[in-house]
Amino acid sequence: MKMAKEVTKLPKSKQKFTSKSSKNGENYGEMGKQENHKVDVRKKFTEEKKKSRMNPVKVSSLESNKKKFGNNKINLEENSGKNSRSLDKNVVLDKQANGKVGFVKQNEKEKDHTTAKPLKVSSLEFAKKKFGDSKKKFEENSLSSSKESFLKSDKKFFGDEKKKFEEKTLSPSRGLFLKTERKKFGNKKKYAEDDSAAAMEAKPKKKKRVIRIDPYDFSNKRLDDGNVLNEITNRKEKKKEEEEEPEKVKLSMNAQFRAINPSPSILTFVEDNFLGRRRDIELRRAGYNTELSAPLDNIPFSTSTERARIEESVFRNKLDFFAAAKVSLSLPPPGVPEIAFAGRSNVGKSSLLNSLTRQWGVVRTSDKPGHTQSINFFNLGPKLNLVDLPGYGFAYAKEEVKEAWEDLVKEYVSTRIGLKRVCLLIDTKWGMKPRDHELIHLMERHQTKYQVVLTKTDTVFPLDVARRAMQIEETLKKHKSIVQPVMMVSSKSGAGIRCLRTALAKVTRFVKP
Ligand SMILES: Nc1nc2c(ncn2[C@@H]2O[C@H](COP(=O)(O)OP(=O)(O)OP(=O)(O)O)[C@@H](O)[C@H]2O)c(=O)[nH]1
Ligand SMILES: [Mg+2]
Repeated sequence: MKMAKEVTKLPKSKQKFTSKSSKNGENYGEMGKQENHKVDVRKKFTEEKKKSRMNPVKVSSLESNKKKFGNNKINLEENSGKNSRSLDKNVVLDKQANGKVGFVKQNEKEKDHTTAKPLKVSSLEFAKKKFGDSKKKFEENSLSSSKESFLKSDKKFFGDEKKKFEEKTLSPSRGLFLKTERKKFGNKKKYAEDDSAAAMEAKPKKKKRVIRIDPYDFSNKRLDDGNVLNEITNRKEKKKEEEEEPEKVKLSMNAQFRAINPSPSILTFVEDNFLGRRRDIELRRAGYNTELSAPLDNIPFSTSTERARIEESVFRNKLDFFAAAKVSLSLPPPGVPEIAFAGRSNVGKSSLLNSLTRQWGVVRTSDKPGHTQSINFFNLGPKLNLVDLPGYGFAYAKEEVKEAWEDLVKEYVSTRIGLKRVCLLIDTKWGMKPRDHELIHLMERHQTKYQVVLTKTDTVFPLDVARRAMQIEETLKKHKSIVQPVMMVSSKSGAGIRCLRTALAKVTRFVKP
């Protein structure tokens, strides 16, 4: 209809011309009559020719259409064939009419307008036929050529590798994000294929605003409300105290120990007996043979035959095991004076017995707490018995067994006739523990004489040995059954052993053989 309207608007000469051409050679007989207007017509034709030069875009669009429909080649050919045939027909007709090719092009232009639509429609129809009702394929086929070609080229370029394809199609920032994500999670994580989904992921999440209410902030509370303020201040103080208290205890424990000033007598004792951690060169200079397997026993140049020369005759005797008791009924009858060695498990009770007598292997020792599980009686000559007690506190033993031997120890130290002294052994490094205090109270109650002996002095610095001795002396100075001074020994190095012997030998002083 539009075309028809346009035609009506054209000048008369053109109207005639178009009407002739549109009729396709209906007016063949009138050709000779029109020769007079030939020149004018030619001019017009040349003008028209200029105007009606074929649009190259149209041609290329046809070509692209061919590419686009690929498999629709036949149809396209058919269509194009029809067109070409119709064009040819026109050419012939127009040649016959005017003998000029330019005229044909004008016609072609008109035909383009007329044939473009049916061509498209027919190609779509063909596609529909080809793919039946499968919507997908049809849609794929009918995609805009630009997008399809772009995607195809991309796929070709990257092969089927999804990753690369994604990276290419996504924004560079998203690509970076993906790279970093992949680095993080390895290649396990799969990413959404959708660009939209990817874009959603890439969007930085909005941080939620969290308003924290300070329970102690009373800026928006009524100041004249005294209860509120009091409550708040009380709570504040309580919290502060709670926070400070454990630190105070910790600090004070440590600080208290560091603040201890040992008495000059203790300090000289530590130095004279080479107590505490010492360097080998220091011991060698003092005349100790550090290469000996047995403890040096604080005697310069001591050898294995030194036992015969022990200063206290009672400790020169042979050490003999004679009884072991797990229950009070199996305790041997009291006879000669007894010295018992009590203390926590693994504190070095059994080792001290060996060290005092210089007889290694008679009393069994172990680095496993809870090795001694019965009261073991050793005879040291006719005048003295040494008693090795099981330890208390942590031990590798069943709770029931442990409880049994702890009860036995308590019974022994509180009721045993002939028990002259209990050597309460304390590890120099750790000091006194609640269980030690428990036993002390028990012995105090039953007026059992006891002497504190610091063991393993070689594990701490000499000054700390002195501090520990001073600390214990201070805490137990009001106790009545305690025998002063606090002794310090090392079964490993033999430091302080001789002094302990001297102190213990006093027990046998008034004993008649
Ligand atoms: N460094 C050092 N280690 C020691 C000393 N005395 C003993 N030991 C070690 O401490 C561990 C325990 O020694 P024991 O004599 O068996 O201790 P215990 O008190 O009899 O232990 P229980 O029988 O389990 O109650 C062993 O490995 C000893 O070698 C010492 O003076 N210095
Ligand atoms: Mg033991």
